[in-house]
Amino acid sequence: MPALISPRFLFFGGSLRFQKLTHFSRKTWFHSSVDKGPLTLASFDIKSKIETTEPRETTKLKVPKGKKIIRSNAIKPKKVENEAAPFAAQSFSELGLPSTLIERLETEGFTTPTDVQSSAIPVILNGQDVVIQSYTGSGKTLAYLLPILTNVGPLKKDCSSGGSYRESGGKRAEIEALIVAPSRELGMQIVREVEKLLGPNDKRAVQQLVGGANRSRQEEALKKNKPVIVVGTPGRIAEISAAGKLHTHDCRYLVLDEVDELLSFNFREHMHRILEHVGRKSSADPRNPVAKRVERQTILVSATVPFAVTRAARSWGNDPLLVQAKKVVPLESIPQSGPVLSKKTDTSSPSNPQTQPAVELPPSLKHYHCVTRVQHKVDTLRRCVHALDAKSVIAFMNHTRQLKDAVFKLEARGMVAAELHGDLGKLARSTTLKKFKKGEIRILVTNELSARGLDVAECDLVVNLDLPTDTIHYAHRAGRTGRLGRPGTVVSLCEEREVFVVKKMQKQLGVPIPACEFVESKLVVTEEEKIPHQLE
Ligand SMILES: Nc1ncnc2c1ncn2[C@@H]1O[C@H](COP(=O)(O)OP(=O)(O)OP(=O)(O)O)[C@@H](O)[C@H]1O
Repeated sequence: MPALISPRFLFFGGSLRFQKLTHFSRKTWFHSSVDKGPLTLASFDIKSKIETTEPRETTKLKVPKGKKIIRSNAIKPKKVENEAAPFAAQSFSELGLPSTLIERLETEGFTTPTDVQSSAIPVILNGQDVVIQSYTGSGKTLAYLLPILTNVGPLKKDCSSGGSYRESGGKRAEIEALIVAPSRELGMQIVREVEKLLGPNDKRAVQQLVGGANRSRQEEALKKNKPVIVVGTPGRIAEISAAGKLHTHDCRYLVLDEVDELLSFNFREHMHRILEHVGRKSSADPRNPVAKRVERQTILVSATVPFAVTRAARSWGNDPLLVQAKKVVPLESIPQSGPVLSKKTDTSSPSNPQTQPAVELPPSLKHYHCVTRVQHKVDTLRRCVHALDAKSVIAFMNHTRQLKDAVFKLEARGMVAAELHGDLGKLARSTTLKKFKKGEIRILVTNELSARGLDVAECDLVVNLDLPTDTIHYAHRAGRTGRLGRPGTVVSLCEEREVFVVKKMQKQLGVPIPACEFVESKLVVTEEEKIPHQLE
């Protein structure tokens, strides 16, 4: 039976209680077609209408005995306003970014900041330590990259063209910003985002130090290219730093992306080294020469911020602020004992200090569960994909050894599927991911490795072939679809005896996860969707 608390939070002593969602749309009930192509405010067009569906008429479907159709997606679409687009009305130039960077953003099709970017950029530019929390796919990566690039590297303010952008004049490989991510895939994705902004001529200002790649080549590249920004995984960064080949004492920025994952037991030793060395200089105090001054700005980032993170932020940072999509509050105002809302807490009051959600889901997502026997799960997945006409699907399982078998069964049923997990070689992992992003693989069968940070805009369906261990894992898995306000569907397959776990999760997450079935290639909702405050 899946436990509802992850062991890593037990280790760090964090408490997991969860808040109700403030963004909750009951209007958009069904899966709808996903907008393809590059997403900009113009292409997204908040004011224009997008297609979602509402019940109007039910078509005749063969429904199993004793089941009642509440809704089915055999219903004609109706146009409604999109409430989910996470854009604030400001432009990037209003946020104090240099013109060089704004030009690069425009070239890459980024014209309008998202809400979390509007909140975070001025605060980080002001030198504050922050915890950035906003739901998956809301643009947290640029929220910290843009202020860093304003002060570091070739696009920085006052960097005259042709001159060196390195603080040390290029004599020594001094790193100015270190970004840590829990997986190789996420690390590489962040590197690509930085490279995109730097442009083809300045790509070498960023260097990846991820595990699984050739370490001596990474060390040579550090020596030769003298990057100012390094992005990597904890183990590889700590190894190269311990070997004396990565100098981070002058580092001005330390970013921990997916910080709650980085706090897990597995990363403990490496994270300890990183936190002890980055931006720490020997004390000038002759009475205490071993003491170190911390001269870095610490930026912690995740969609999920349990108490363990706020506690860590307080001890690592200097008066850190909690930055959310439309709100910035001192972390000190969050109660010590547990930051999340209780059921009876008033979420509407902005002065309420307990307004920090531990888990927030993208408002554009629809959630369902489907009861099925273990041996029928893969077939139910196939029927689910057909019923929703999903083009790009991520299916999560809890145990790596089962992935191959699921892929084999899907392929036997004529579906293009592939497995992705940490036991595969570096090349196999990146080839599979590339193919999935290009649309050459329809169903990616994977484990927790792909739950964090993976950004595939086209992913329109997430299926939990096994239930996640807790609501934090649910949120990160679910967040692989519905990126940046796009519609997305999450279907959890479970056995009858696990339904109580789904009920518990919907209560903790504050979103309805009604039962559904797949009948004659249609999704049929067989349970009334209850709004969060009606959930017992
Ligand atoms: N202002 C913007 N305009 C258009 N697209 C944007 C903007 N900001 C970010 N994006 C795009 O939105 C997608 C999601 O962004 P990002 O991966 O940073 O989300 P996230 O909040 O970090 O998600 P997760 O919590 O899953 O890691 C990316 O493809 C990114 O390039």
